[in-house]
Amino acid sequence: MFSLSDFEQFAQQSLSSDAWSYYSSGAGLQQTMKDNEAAFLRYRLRPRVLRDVSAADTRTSILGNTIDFPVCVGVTAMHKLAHDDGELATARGIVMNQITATKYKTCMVLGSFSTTAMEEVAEAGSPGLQWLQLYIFRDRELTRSLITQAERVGFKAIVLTVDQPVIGPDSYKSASLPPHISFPDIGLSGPINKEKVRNLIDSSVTWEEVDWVKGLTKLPVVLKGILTAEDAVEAVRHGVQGIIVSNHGGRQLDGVLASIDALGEVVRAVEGRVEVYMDGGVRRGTDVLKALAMGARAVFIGRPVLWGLAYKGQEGVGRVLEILREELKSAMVLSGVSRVTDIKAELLVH
Ligand SMILES: Cc1cc2nc3c(=O)[nH]c(=O)nc-3n(C[C@H](O)[C@H](O)[C@H](O)COP(=O)(O)O)c2cc1C
Ligand SMILES: CCCCCCC(=O)C(=O)O
Repeated sequence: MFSLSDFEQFAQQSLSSDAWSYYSSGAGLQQTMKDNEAAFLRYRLRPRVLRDVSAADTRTSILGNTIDFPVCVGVTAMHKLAHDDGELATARGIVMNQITATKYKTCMVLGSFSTTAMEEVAEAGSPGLQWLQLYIFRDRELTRSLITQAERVGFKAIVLTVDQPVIGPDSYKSASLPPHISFPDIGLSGPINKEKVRNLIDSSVTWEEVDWVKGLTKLPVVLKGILTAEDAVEAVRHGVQGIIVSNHGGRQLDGVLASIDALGEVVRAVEGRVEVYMDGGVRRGTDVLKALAMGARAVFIGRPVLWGLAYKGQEGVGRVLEILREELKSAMVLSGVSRVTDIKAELLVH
């Protein structure tokens, strides 16, 4: 397994057709899903030379916590569709030392639709960094209790998904989920009717709920699913600490900009007041370098983690992450950059 596409091919061949179709699907014509990857190829690098890169270092920090490289595990639902150990394997995979002898750690966002209890995942992921992804459920007590639990188990931020007033029509195709799938943190056990899951989410949510979540917790709040300067400015006005520029992996509104193409306007709009991250289509170290040059503090990966899980659980996730770390380091060295903070816009041309 040398590149992320090796993992993708393996997952396609080994997963059940229901699981593969759920993981790989995108909305509508899948224009945005495909463009997330294709758009990276439209940016080219402007490397500098003779800059002593002998001590290149991929370390950085997000919301004040150090991570060994700026590639994090984004939220995806239902890891037990890919591997029996589900989110436990993912959590263990964010602390890895497989290709090299050195131990590296990064951050993972656990989903509200996790198929493993938050408490167990928190324990398995140590000493990695963990954030909780939250929906505003119709049941506000449930929403509140997830935040309280995240604080109690030591998660370091709340990621509020804001691009999903309804779950996209092209999500899980079958009417019910496989019997081994349950969502312990939200009190749903199998076999689960898919409609029941859809009905949990409140589609009347506005910026008022962002204020409500902010009022419930001292943890930093990150909004996931912002694509415009207007919403980025609004997010800053509502006091959030971070923004993930994301189109949900092309699974919600088809035809929106690729995430890398939307990143620039969001970075310019927030003027450094909050951290900006991105997800969508990150498959190579050079993609990470390009996103950082455009102003992202770190990137998140969705599907590649599921492919890693399908390949070999914890070890597969670790290898996916380590390949990206190695590729990023190599791309930095060859671009004449030694530190993540030295990756600047001058490195890129469209
Ligand atoms: C199978 C799958 C499940 C997902 N589940 C969630 C979820 O529960 N909540 C959420 O905010 N985003 C979810 N996402 C979106 C991802 O967090 C992320 O935005 C996207 O996958 C990034 O694109 P990539 O897969 O090209 O890396 C999901 C994506 C996939 C592919
Ligand atoms: C049947 C549970 C689906 C939860 C939605 C997860 C999601 O955001 C996705 O894109 O899929």
